[in-house]
Amino acid sequence: MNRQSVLDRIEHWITLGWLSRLDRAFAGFLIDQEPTATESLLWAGALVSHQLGRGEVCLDLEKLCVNPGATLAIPSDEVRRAADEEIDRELALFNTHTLADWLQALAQSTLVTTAEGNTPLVLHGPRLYLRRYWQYQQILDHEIGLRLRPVRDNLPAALHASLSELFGRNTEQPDWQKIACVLALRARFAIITGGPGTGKTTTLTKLLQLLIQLAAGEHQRKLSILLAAPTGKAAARVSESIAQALEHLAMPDPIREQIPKKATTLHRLLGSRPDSRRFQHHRHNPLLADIVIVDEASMIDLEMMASLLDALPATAQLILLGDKDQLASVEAGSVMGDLCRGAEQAAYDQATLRWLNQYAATTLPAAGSGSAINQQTVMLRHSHRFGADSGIGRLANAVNLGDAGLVQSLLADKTRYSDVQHIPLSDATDARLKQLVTAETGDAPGYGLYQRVIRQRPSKPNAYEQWGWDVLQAFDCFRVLCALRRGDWGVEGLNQRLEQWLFPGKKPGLWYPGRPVMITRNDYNLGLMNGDIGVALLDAAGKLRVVFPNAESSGGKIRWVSPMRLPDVETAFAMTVHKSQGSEFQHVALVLPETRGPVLTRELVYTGITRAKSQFTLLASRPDVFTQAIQSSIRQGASAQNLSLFPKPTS
Ligand SMILES: Nc1ncnc2c1ncn2[C@@H]1O[C@H](COP(=O)(O)OP(=O)(O)OP(=O)(O)O)[C@@H](O)[C@H]1O
Repeated sequence: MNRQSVLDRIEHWITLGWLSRLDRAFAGFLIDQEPTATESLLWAGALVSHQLGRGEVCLDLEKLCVNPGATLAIPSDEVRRAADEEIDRELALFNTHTLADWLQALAQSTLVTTAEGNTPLVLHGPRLYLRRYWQYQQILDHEIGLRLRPVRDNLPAALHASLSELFGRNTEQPDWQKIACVLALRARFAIITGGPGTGKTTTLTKLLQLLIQLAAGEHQRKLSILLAAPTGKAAARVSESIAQALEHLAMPDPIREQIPKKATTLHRLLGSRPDSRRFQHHRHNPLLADIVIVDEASMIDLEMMASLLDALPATAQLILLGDKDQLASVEAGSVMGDLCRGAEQAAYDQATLRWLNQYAATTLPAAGSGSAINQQTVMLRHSHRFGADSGIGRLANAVNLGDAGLVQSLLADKTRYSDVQHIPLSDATDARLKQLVTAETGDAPGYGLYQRVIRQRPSKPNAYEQWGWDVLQAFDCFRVLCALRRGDWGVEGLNQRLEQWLFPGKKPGLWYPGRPVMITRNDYNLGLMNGDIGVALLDAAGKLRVVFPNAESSGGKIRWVSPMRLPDVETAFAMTVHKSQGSEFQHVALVLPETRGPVLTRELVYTGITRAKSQFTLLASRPDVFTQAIQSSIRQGASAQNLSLFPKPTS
């Protein structure tokens, strides 16, 4: 096959929806740079670009040789499906290439190196990176590696006493919350991962109390502590959780004062600049911080994590909180999932076990020595939110285990687990769907409650602030979550149907009072971020405005924005599971499509279920599609980091 026929084949794959124009452009760029580029180089370049487009930071050539379809997610769920024979025929072109062939071909190119340099591509073992992403990995490796070294050999006696006081009433054994604090006191990097309600925020507030106490003893000074989350919505929720956790904790005022009460977004923390990927804070202008905490860390992509680490002063401690089992960011890199690989095993080495024995009064069984990161990672395991009789908690666990049989029996046991249900819809117009989304009252509210609050438009101007807030709260009681964007069961199709049921006669995309919208592009001038949700309402003067929660520390609870200033929005009755991360709703309805595909994974279903606070409804017409989803995990196919400190993939 010559260069032109590779480009022709790439064009054909574009018509099939398998590759994008950007992938073709990157192959073209490689020819411009190296007119003698081999066919292998062109394919490798186009495929690295394709992988980035679907959130993978590199092309794993080893996996490509074993299973090209699964490695490249070709065909994806959202494209015109080619006949099986055509898929096999097209992908067969990789059958003739062994890993050695790929590596040899790439080694011959002047556009590929294995380390520092200025080539567009970097080959690291069997993984091919765009240089920028390889550099991000280097930053992670270096900056996290630095922080993993213990900074203390012992803890002062006073801290011993505080630990006993803070955790004395915990009955859980082992006390993972205490273990998390004790490990985080040892080095400048810590990860606390756990499912919903496992006490991440509670543990964090206790940890901060200990760190503040420690600094007061060691340096007689106050700490600068910054708290952030990847999105505005997540930041608002974190602030709320911290406030709640602080209410339940007794501590001296000087310590309480140092604990940050308000989280900001990572973009704001780093100082984003319009139309630039670069932030105001970086290694030459680092953040003024002793401790930086990021909650909902599963949503951080590789580029953002590298930017954050680049902006951290060498002496600053980084604490990541989040649920490793949730979906990764939509952007490239499942950083949290990769960092937490092996967290379940608690594979602590002898030094870590001794430290825990001494300060957490815990003797854990030896579970083999994990990676350096494993030593500073703790997984909280007991949900304090979902009791033993909670269907949501049990369902989430069963999905995480990939146990399809248990999942089915939990969903079928309506007497024991009334907070979870499965409605097998017959088709896209099934009356039960309309009934569900329009429900106003009961345990499983739909959008009926939200419509009622909208109708209660106040007569007095000074009541609008509260009304706007109440509408936003009512809207957040329920959400329809989808796996896909397109099709009858995707966000686009469902939004249209739901809109017609809830606000009949409204044209898609046009403004009307009651239209909920999601911001689809960061607007730094307005301070609205991708994923923020608002609702269009008539203000006191009868003008249509969009009401958003106010993320600023000053001003009221809400803000009113003219729809004219919001070009990048979409209707938000239904949203993707990806976009729902960092949010929780009283009732969640998760809609799965009728066809199987690589997007449908255990992580997706788990994330959807754990967005629900009190009621979860599965809307899936094909049980086999649901079963396939919970039996396939992203982690199995993840392009795991291969740098020195990352845990090695188990698969
Ligand atoms: N050790 C504990 N004993 C009893 N209750 C606890 C304990 N830890 C946390 N809780 C309670 O469990 C609830 C959830 O705790 P918390 O908000 O800290 O969890 P989280 O993991 O941060 O939750 P989220 O999933 O919202 O991020 C809170 O009401 C908290 O007071």
